Amino acid sequence: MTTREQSDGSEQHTDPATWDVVVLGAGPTGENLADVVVRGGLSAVVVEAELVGGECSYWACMPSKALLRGPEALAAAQAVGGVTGGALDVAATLARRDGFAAHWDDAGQARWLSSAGIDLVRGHGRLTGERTVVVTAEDGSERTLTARHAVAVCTGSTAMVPPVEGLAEVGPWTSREGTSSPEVPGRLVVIGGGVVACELATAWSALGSRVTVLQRGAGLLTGLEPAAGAAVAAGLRGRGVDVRTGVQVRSVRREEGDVVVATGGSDVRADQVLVATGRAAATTHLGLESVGLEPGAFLDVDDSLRVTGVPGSWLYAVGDVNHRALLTHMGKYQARQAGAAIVARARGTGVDLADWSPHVATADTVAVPSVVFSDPQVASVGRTAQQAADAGLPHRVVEYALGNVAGSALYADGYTGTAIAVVDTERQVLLGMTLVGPGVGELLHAATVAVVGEVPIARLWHAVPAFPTMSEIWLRLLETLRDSDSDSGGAQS
Ligand SMILES: Cc1cc2nc3c(=O)[nH]c(=O)nc-3n(C[C@H](O)[C@H](O)[C@H](O)COP(=O)(O)OP(=O)(O)OC[C@H]3O[C@@H](n4cnc5c(N)ncnc54)[C@H](O)[C@@H]3O)c2cc1C
Ligand SMILES: NC(=O)c1ccc[n+]([C@@H]2O[C@H](COP(=O)([O-])OP(=O)(O)OC[C@H]3O[C@@H](n4cnc5c(N)ncnc54)[C@H](O)[C@@H]3O)[C@@H](O)[C@H]2O)c1
Repeated sequence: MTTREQSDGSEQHTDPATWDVVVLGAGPTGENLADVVVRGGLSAVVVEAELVGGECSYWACMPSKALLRGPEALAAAQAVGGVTGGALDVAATLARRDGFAAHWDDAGQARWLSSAGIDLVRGHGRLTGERTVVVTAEDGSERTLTARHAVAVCTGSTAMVPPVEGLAEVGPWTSREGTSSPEVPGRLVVIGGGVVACELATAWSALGSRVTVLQRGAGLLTGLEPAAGAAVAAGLRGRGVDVRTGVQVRSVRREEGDVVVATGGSDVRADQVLVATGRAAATTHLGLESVGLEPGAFLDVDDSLRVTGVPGSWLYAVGDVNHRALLTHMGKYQARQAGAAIVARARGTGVDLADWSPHVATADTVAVPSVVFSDPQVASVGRTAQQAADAGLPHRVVEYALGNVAGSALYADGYTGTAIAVVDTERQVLLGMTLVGPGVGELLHAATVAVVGEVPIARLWHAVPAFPTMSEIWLRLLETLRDSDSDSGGAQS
């Protein structure tokens, strides 16, 4: 194929535009999927409407974690007796955040695509029929790309702004402004109580905002173990955040420069309002109607990430856009699995749809790891007690105070935290684990391995945690499980 490199990293093809695989969206999912199929011997082009790297690099994971890390490191140091002093430089923290967002310049990521042998076409892509995509460039010109084998929709998600009276009119922050703002608002009101709300309330309060959180649900971080949301709410309140739950936001208006949020109770006045109420599928202008799908909806897929409802094996939806697990690492995992399935189908070597095969994303349903970088952190994988009960699994819940482990006491004076393990009492394997406390994110992967590997509890006794690390929590949980088993004569809950 004849190509000519452009100054923005994209390539201009001078012959008919056909690739083995056309990928819509160059977020972490699209980039990884393209990489896997190219490594598998296929050709791939990625279409990107904004920045190569997607939401994660510029307006989500990276900038938010950069905002959170400074305050977290300072708090960790100050929690150790004998350490004195330390202060947060807000301007330097914002500048470090800008660096982690590559100053919203995707030249580096575009170069990586090129070095990986992946072609890039800049513009907005939409399906116009089977294996056909039309891309509209910024200058309005259009070109048609066709796929020999597969089109992968990796267009991600966007912030969902609920239809609250006046909300859209006040120009609210979404996660984009909430991660990229060059200024710290004096007063910030956050609508929502999920991961985005908790992390950004933590970040902006640490940077100096007076923050109010208005959550509709009964607690924060619903969907995780209730102890997690309770600990994060207590942590936020401890740093002066006004956390209100069970709140119905009725309307929003501007008054004398302030944003005024009317709830069932008292009005909340602030300089800025951040909407963190969940995500919408980025499928609105994607031409889905041309292949019989509903625009605007998340795309249903099978375990090899093939879109159900479209005949044949040519259309895949991977990452946030399929709503299976809206996390960067899970999008990249799905990309590896779907990429392998695409290569296998293209080569005619057959696709194995059995659980845990190289072609399916089984972990999506039973072992999704996630870390909420709030204060305290919440790290979880697999099923909560409620999810195990809903699935009708015989299980036992084992809980242990993380602060009672020698490694935690050394980590921070007065360390407070919790570990909750959900154990399948029939199969004697770990179904899920939740850890709440400072620094627990780095403890998570052992739990992920235990859940995915279905490591028998009897074998876990041989996985000896080093002393004195926080990982000794594993030993304490096993002891607690053993003792509760002998107390109850082995009864199951
Ligand atoms: C504030 C915040 C913090 C987060 N923090 C974390 C975290 O710490 N860890 C974590 O694992 N996850 C985190 N997430 C979630 C994470 O950002 C997403 O799961 C991840 O970005 C999804 O990747 P994706 O490739 O599927 O989609 P995206 O990253 O959304 O990328 C999709 C790409 O497709 C492009 N696109 C869309 N439509 C078209 C079209 N028609 N034509 C061409 N291009 C198109 C977009 O411009 C975009 O570049 C966070 C999310 C938010 C909002
Ligand atoms: N560290 C991480 O891994 C990380 C960080 C941020 C986001 N994410 C991902 O991004 C996704 C989106 O996060 P999110 O926090 O936007 O969504 P979410 O679905 O996690 O939470 C939305 C929250 O908003 C509340 N809400 C909804 N409508 C409301 C209203 N009108 N008034 C008040 N509250 C309302 C809901 O009760 C819910 O608690 C998550 O699924 C998460 O996986 C991950």
